[in-house]
Amino acid sequence: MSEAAVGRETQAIRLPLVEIFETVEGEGTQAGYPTVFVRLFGCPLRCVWCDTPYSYAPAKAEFTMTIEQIVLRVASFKAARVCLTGGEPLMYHEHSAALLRALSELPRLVDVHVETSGAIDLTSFLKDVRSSKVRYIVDYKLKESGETAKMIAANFTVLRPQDELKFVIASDADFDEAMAVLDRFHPLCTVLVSPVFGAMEPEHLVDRLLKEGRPHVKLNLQIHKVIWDPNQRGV
Ligand SMILES: Nc1nc2[nH]cc(C(=O)O)c2c(=O)[nH]1
Ligand code: SF4
Ligand SMILES: [Mg+2]
Repeated sequence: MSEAAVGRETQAIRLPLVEIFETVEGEGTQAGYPTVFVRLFGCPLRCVWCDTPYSYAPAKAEFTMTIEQIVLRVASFKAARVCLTGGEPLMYHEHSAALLRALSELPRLVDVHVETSGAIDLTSFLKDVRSSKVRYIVDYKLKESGETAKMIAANFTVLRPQDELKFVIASDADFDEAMAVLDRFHPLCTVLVSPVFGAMEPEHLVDRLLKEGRPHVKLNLQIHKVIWDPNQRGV
């Protein structure tokens, strides 16, 4: 296929979206930095404690955009960081990869990170999206989520130092399982433990973490839920 044909193909793709907004990143190693959020519609999982059920059926996509339109919208904000989230933003496979490549080509951006569920094979993305700006923040869905069976084990062996592995913890049993997962995969990336909002007291999670003696596991609190109403969208 010629370059022009590839360009036309990319222009023809329309991705379903929920929202695009600028705020401060509420989670992970980049928490606090101004960040543009691109929330794609759709998710193949149904986590019990999901905080964004408006991002998949029976809700509907709010609008669709071409990759070019998404990039132009992102470029209209001032942030130097982008978070591609959902839903599951990698469920559109080669189209998701094309969006990541296009975003990473925006000169002002220094970081393009993806919030993904652990249920989409990352190996093809690592191969097809070459920019060093692109990083993956991968959830390992623990038992209380109800979605552990969908975890792709290979994802947890390919994470690089710039990536992040996040365990969202709803119970003591979830915490124990997370520690066992670490002992199984020994990931090279930053490891985060995050309490399920309203289900696990942050203080209890810190207590478990300190007793466990895991000096390189980091507590992750969702600061956007502290700053704004936890149910508010677009923040
Ligand atoms: N401020 C803010 N930070 C976030 N980090 C991850 C988010 C998400 O919904 O995936 C999110 C979000 O929705 N808002
Ligand atoms: S993967 Fe994320 S968006 Fe999908 S159901 Fe689970 S928490 Fe919700
Ligand atoms: Mg999310």
